[in-house]
Amino acid sequence: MAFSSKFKPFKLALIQLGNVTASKSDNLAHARDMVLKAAASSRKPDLIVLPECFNSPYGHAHFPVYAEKIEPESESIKMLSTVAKETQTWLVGGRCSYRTRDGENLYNTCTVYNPNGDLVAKHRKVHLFDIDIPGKITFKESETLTGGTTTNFFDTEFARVGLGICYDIRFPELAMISARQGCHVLIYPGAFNMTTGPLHWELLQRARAVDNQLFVAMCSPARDLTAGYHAWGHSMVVDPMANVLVEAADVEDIVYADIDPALMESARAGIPVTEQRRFDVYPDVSQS
Ligand SMILES: NC(=O)CCC(=O)C(=O)O
Repeated sequence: MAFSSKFKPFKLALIQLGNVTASKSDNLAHARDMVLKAAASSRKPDLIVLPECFNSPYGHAHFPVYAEKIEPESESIKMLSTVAKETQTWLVGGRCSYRTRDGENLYNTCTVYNPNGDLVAKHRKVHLFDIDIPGKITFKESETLTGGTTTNFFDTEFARVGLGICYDIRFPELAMISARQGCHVLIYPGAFNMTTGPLHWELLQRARAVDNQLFVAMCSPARDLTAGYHAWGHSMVVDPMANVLVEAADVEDIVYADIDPALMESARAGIPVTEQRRFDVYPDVSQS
């Protein structure tokens, strides 16, 4: 397996976006302002992340209404590409998209832009959020969405970054495959809810981080109790020893973290599970 040797210190910003309304263009304008604010801060982030479906309220009824094709002239793509170029930063933005060629399936997709504003990667949520906890929460993304079929990462000048979207974090195989592909950081735009958020949001990030000895970040919308879906918030970055480096509260905020490769090196040197796996006893899922 060829691992990317480039892993340099960099700064990550997560935008816990609030003030999401029914107007997509207002949401895009606000998201743009927040990206400009993050980029102008004294922390000078190299990579900025927006939450899952940041351009619309979250809910399966909304997905078809706000969806766009992934094409340069689409409203959200244009905004994300332009602001990445303007701020000279890497940008990850989660949204809903239509498949353009073979059919009209709808996907929950996040797109990635380099500092020239080029679309360099996309990830379609592989595991759809279909849960039913009686009396608490029932949600069925599969009513309107189709699951993606690929794992995805992108290379920057400072790290290899693996992608997942929200519910994808519950599936250790996806994170494990990204880790074996040489990712240093896993990023999940997300929107956990008020039932599973307090129980699992931090636990899952720390679990994926310690399993794979890499950095994990999840970026949520801010909580809005007037919206149909109440997001947990608590955007977070976790290091390879499962320490929480930074955590937002539930309101709109931008949180920043310094990603230090030395933390990954010392975790892997001190607890060398990456070299102690017993593929003579169990299969390597990243090879299947
Ligand atoms: N947007 C999502 O995928 C939500 C996932 C979630 O809340 C969970 O508990 O998992």
